[in-house]
Amino acid sequence: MSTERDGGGGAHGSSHRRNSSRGGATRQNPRDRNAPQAASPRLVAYQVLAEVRDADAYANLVLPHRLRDSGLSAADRALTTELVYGTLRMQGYYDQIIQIAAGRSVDNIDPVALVILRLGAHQLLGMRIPSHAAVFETVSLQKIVGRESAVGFVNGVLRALGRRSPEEWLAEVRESAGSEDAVLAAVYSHPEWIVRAFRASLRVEGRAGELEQLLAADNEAPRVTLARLPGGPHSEELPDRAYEGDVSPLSAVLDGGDPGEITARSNGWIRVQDQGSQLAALIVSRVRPIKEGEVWLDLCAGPGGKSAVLGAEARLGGARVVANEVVPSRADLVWRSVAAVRDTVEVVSGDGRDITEAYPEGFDRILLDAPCTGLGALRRRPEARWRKQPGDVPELTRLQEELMEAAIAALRPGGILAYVTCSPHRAETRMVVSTALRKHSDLREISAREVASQIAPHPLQTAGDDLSLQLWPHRNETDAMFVALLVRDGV
Ligand SMILES: C[S@@+](CC[C@H](N)C(=O)[O-])C[C@H]1O[C@@H](n2cnc3c(N)ncnc32)[C@H](O)[C@@H]1O
Repeated sequence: MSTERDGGGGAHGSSHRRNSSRGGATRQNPRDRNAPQAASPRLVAYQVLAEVRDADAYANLVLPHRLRDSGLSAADRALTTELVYGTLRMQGYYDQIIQIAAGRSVDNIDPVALVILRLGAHQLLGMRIPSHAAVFETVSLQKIVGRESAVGFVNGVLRALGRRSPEEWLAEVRESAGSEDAVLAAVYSHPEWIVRAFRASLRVEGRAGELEQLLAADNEAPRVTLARLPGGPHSEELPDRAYEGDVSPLSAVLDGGDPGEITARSNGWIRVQDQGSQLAALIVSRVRPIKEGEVWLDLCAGPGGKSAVLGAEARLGGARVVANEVVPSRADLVWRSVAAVRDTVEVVSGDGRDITEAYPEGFDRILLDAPCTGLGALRRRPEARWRKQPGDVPELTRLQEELMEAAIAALRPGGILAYVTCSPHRAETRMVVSTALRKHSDLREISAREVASQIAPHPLQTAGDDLSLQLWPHRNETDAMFVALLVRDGV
C-alpha cells in the first residue's frame, strides 16, 4: 500500500561522507560490547536496517524517529540517510557481489554480518568512501553489534570487495547473470519479475527501450516536492530555494533546505507530496467546472494526501468531500492530513466495498486511489521491491475490481470516476479499467491524458494510444501514477 506523506529520499553529498567516515563507531572502544554506544551514522543506519529486516518496518517511517533521537549533526544525519536508502535500494546488486567475494550464498551468511556487509558494500561501491576508512568503520560496527567470531569473515569479505573497482565489479556481475532480464535485474537491483512487468508496460507505449532509464531512476533519491493547497494563505508563493515542477501547478520542488520547517509553519497548507499524486487529485477536481453543492468521494483515502488537495479544491468551488479509509488508524492520518480544510472534508472509516450502504444517494465525483503493489513508488520506499511478490498481484487485482464495482455503484448518473494506482503494472491498471468497461455499458472512458495536459504547467511527456495517463519516474520525475477517467451516462 502506498503513502503520500512519506517524502522519503536520501540525501547525497560527498562532504558528508568524508566528515562522517571518521564519526561514531570509532569514538568508543569497539571491543567493550557492554558500554553504552554513542550514536554514529553507521550504528543508526544498522539499527534501521535491522528493524526493516526483523520487524517488517518501513525505512521512511523508522529512520526519522531514529534520527530525531540520535543527537547527530545535520551532516551525519544526511550520511545516515544515504547509508540506509542506498543500501536498501542496491541490496540485490550488493548481494551478488558479496556472494562472489565470500564464496558462498548470502543465505548462508549470518544475518547480522550480512546487513553489515551490505552497508560496507554501499560505502565502497556506491559512495566510493576510501577503502581503508570504509573497511575499518564497518568492521568496527561488526565488533559492536555482531558476533565476535564473524569479525574476521566480515573483514576478509570487505577487503576482497575493496580490491576491485566499482566498474570491475559491475562487469563481473553482468557476466555472471544469464538472460537479458537477469542482467538488468542484477545490475539495477530489482527483482526479475518487476523488470518484466515494467518492460511489458513500457512496450505498450512503444517505449521498451526506456527500461534501463526507468530502473536507474528507481535507484535515485527523488527530490523533495511540496504541494501548496489552493486557497491557502501563501499558496501562490514559492518557498525559498524551490521551483515549480513540470507536472503539477501546486508543486514546489525543493532545491535544498528542510521541508519540515516549511510544512510545520504552514498549518497544513503546504505539504510533502509527489507531483504525480497532486496531478491525480487535480484531474478529479478540474475535469469539469465544479457545480455548487456537488458531493465527492475519496474511497480509499489513507493517509490523506489526495483528500487534502480535493478538500482545498472543493472548498473553493462550493463542493464537499467524504474521505473514507478502511483502517481506522489510517483514517486518523486522513483526519490530520485535512486539518487545513476540515470544514469541507468529512472523514469516515469503513470498507469501501460497502460504501453505498452508508451513502445510498451517491456521489458526483469519485476518486478510487486503489490499494496496489506500489511498484511505481520504489524510489521512495526502498525496501518495497524486496517485499512484494508476484503472488500479491492477483490478490490485489481482485480487491481493485471489487472496489471498482463499489465505486461505480456509488456514482450518480453523469458522475465521474477516476481510477488511480501508484503502480504501472498492466494487471492493476488497464486490465481493471477494461473489465469495468466491459461489464458496464453505461460507462465510457474519457481522456485523462488530455485533462492532465490542460492542468500541467508544462507539456506532459506521455506516450502510447491509451486514453488513460501513465506517468513515469524517468520521464516525468514523478511516481509511476496511472489515472483513468470513467463517466457514467445520464444527466
Ligand atoms: C493507495 S492508498 C491511498 C493513498 C491516498 N489516496 C493518499 O493520496 O494519501 C490505498 C488506501 O486504501 C486503503 N484500503 C485498502 N482496502 C480498502 C477497502 N476495502 N476500503 C477502503 N480503503 C481500503 C488502504 O488502507 C490504503 O490506505
